[in-house]
Amino acid sequence: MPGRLAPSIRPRDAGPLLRGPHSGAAVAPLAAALADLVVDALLREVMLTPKPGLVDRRNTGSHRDMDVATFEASAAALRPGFAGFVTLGAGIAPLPPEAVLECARPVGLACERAMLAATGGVNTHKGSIFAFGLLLTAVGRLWAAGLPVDADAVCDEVARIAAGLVARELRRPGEPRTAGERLFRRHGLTGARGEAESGFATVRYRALPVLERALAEGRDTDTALAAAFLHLLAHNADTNLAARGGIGGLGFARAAAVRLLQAGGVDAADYAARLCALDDAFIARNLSPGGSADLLAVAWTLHRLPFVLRDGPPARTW
Ligand SMILES: CC(C)(COP(=O)(O)OP(=O)(O)OC[C@H]1O[C@@H](n2cnc3c(N)ncnc32)[C@H](O[C@H]2O[C@H](COP(=O)(O)OP(=O)(O)OP(=O)(O)O)[C@@H](O)[C@H]2O)[C@@H]1O)[C@@H](O)C(=O)NCCC(=O)NCCS
Ligand SMILES: Nc1ncnc2[nH]cnc12
Repeated sequence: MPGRLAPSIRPRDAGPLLRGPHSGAAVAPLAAALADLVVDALLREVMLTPKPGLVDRRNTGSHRDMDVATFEASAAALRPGFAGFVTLGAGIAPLPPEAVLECARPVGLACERAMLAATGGVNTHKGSIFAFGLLLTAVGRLWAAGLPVDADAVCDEVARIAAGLVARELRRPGEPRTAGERLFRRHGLTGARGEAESGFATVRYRALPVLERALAEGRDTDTALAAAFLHLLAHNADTNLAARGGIGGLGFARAAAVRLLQAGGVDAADYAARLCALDDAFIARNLSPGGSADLLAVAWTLHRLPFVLRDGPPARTW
């Protein structure tokens, strides 16, 4: 696995955002800055073009009910909820990790309602709400406890919060109610819950190192994000691909990504053309790697986290 290059900022060398409640700091500026960061990550993800089967600036991928504008409206509507997760996390820092999900779920469900209201009922960011709900609540807890806040610490805290989720929600008896539950029964895919329970292992050990290495090599942001996305496509067991194309659809997508990586990935001379051809192939099969899109935004957020804590929120581009 590629090595980690993520910068690590400890409370002692961080900017004002990381001075925790012990120094009398309020959580609101931190919550606002992190909500801006996540909205920025969601917008970077949707704008990244081309992305096979997904909504981007080239087309709406395998989707007929949403476009870039739908994602922009959805991301903006989620901003208050994202800040709410950080505030919640800070407020419940003394609780044991196993008590956190129950407290975060109402905020997550309110986010889902805000998303559906903003998009006219379209599911743009359900997976993102879940992933960022955990991530932001984890950051709030670490901050309030005066602990280091970096990618590793946040992923570890997410793993503690999500411990046992697959067993509790996917292994229980009764009729499966969601695509995720059905796919677990049929194929053992653990989807968004499994990724959370692993502490975002696919992001932490696959996408983030690739993203940070590409940036360290001087690649522009979109090329680095594209490189990370290809690794996610190759390694993530995305239940969205399986829900739409069956286990064969998931296998098709992963094998295609592996072939592209073997051909040099973003370094291949005809990389953009290959990716556009893959976009067309995904659309022909109605495939959409929505889970990997979510994880790309998680990777960008984890990468930028130390910088935001040190320097303040990203410049608003929306
Ligand atoms: C835990 C929940 C997320 C439960 O959801 P479900 O049982 O459905 O579980 P999953 O199948 O695992 O996936 C849910 C969404 O997560 C994304 N995802 C898929 N695979 C992965 C993965 N390996 N790692 C991480 N994330 C993954 C994915 O979301 C994206 O795709 C969605 C768009 O797809 P589309 O095909 O258009 O969707 P549909 O409308 O369903 O289908 P069509 O009709 O169009 O064909 C979009 O949402 C992306 O974000 C999966 O869809 C969760 O719902 C839950 O518990 N919620 C409660 C509230 C809450 O969030 N609480 C959290 C507090 S921290
Ligand atoms: N760009 C995108 N297109 C389709 N589904 C998505 N889910 C998250 N991001 C997406």
